[in-house]
Amino acid sequence: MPDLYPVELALEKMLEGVAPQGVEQCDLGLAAGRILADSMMATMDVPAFDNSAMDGYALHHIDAGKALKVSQRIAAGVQASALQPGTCARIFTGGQVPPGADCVIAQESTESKGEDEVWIPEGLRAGNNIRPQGCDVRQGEVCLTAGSILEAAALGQLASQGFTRVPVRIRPRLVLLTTGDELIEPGKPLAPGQIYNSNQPMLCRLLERFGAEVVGAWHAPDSYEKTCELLQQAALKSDLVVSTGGVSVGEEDHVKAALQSLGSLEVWRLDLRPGKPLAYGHLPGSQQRSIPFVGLPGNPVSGYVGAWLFLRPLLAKMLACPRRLELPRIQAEAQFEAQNGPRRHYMRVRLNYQSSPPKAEAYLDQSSGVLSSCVQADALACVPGDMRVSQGDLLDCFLLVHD
Ligand SMILES: Nc1nc2c(c(=O)[nH]1)N[C@H]1C(S)=C(S)[C@@H](COP(=O)(O)OP(=O)(O)OC[C@H]3O[C@@H](n4cnc5c(N)ncnc54)[C@H](O)[C@@H]3O)O[C@H]1N2
Ligand code: MOO
Repeated sequence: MPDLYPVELALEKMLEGVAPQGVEQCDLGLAAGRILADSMMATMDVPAFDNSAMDGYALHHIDAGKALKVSQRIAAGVQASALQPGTCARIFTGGQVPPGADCVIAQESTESKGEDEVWIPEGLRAGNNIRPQGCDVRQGEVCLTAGSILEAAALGQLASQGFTRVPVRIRPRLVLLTTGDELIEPGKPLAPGQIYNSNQPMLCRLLERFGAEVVGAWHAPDSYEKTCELLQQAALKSDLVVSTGGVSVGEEDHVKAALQSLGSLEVWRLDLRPGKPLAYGHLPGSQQRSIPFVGLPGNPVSGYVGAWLFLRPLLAKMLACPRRLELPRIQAEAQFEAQNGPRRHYMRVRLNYQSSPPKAEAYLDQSSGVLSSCVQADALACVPGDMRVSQGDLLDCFLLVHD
């Protein structure tokens, strides 16, 4: 193993050999946030018929420039009859354009001439205010590609085709293990030296947003035997095991040793701040499966940043979702000064888009125990090792987005 793993190499190692999850059918009403497993072919044109974009009158454009008899009324949802030549039809937005009409005029551009007659001005062209059949989606074309995230617009697209069930990737089952004798669940009193377990809710939420199904959130005391036992149990009931804490070099850090005795440690110690002691390897699962394991450092910011940099792409690969493999990146001007140490630093910044390029404002205290820096941040500014950052320097910033 290299002394310190470059971030890219560590990620490459984590992603190699990761197989996509299986596929299940899901009701459209329950599919929000899921990843589409197969490309969906349109079974019909949308819209399915030429329809009006306006409340007004449908006519043939050669009949414009005179008063026309209103020969039928077409609301959205009813079938239109053929238009009698030399007349027009009262029509509403979404109404089917009747055969024989080739344009629609908005009602405010016309003049009523009694109950059944309307004055139509000149100058209309065929196609005016008509939404042609198939202008959105054509039957037989791919309307949504495999790997799409089923968010609002995609769900609407599938519903517009009449689909009720869709093939999605089975969410990776994940067990999260927090470690450390000092940790107490919120709601219980703290004894001196104890702290509340903040990593658990933070990482459960983050990992669920990245597409995992958290099937267990367990806690291990600082005991080698107990850590081994829980890691083994976790691997037997999951597709991915994540822990926090206990990956550094202290006498109470048992995760790495447990991993080495049960399975394999493949990556440890990264050229990364925060998150240097992050560990990656495999645990033996059920039916001789090898279950990927990520040991995040215990410091809350190290866990948060490590999850964004490594668990988001790892879960993206399991879910076959290319969009989530990399975080979107933009350049922003540093609105701060800093002298970096030897490790690449992912600073928590808030981007201000009032100017171009945007400005990156860094939370003052960037230490790895200060979770406030993450609460404030919408991006991670990547600062190379040993760089002296001056005001106005351009930095690559990775956006912390959930799509
Ligand atoms: N001698 C050295 N000491 C440390 C080194 C080193 O290289 N040499 N590395 C430091 C770095 S960098 C990090 S990061 C931490 C990571 O250590 P661990 O992963 O072993 O984490 P712990 O020691 O268990 O905890 C660290 C810190 O985080 C708090 N913590 C842990 N879990 C939670 C939780 N679920 N919720 C809230 N807070 C949590 C814990 O109380 C500690 O304060 O090691 C450095 N040390
Ligand atoms: O690598 Mo640690 O996460 O700086 O505190």
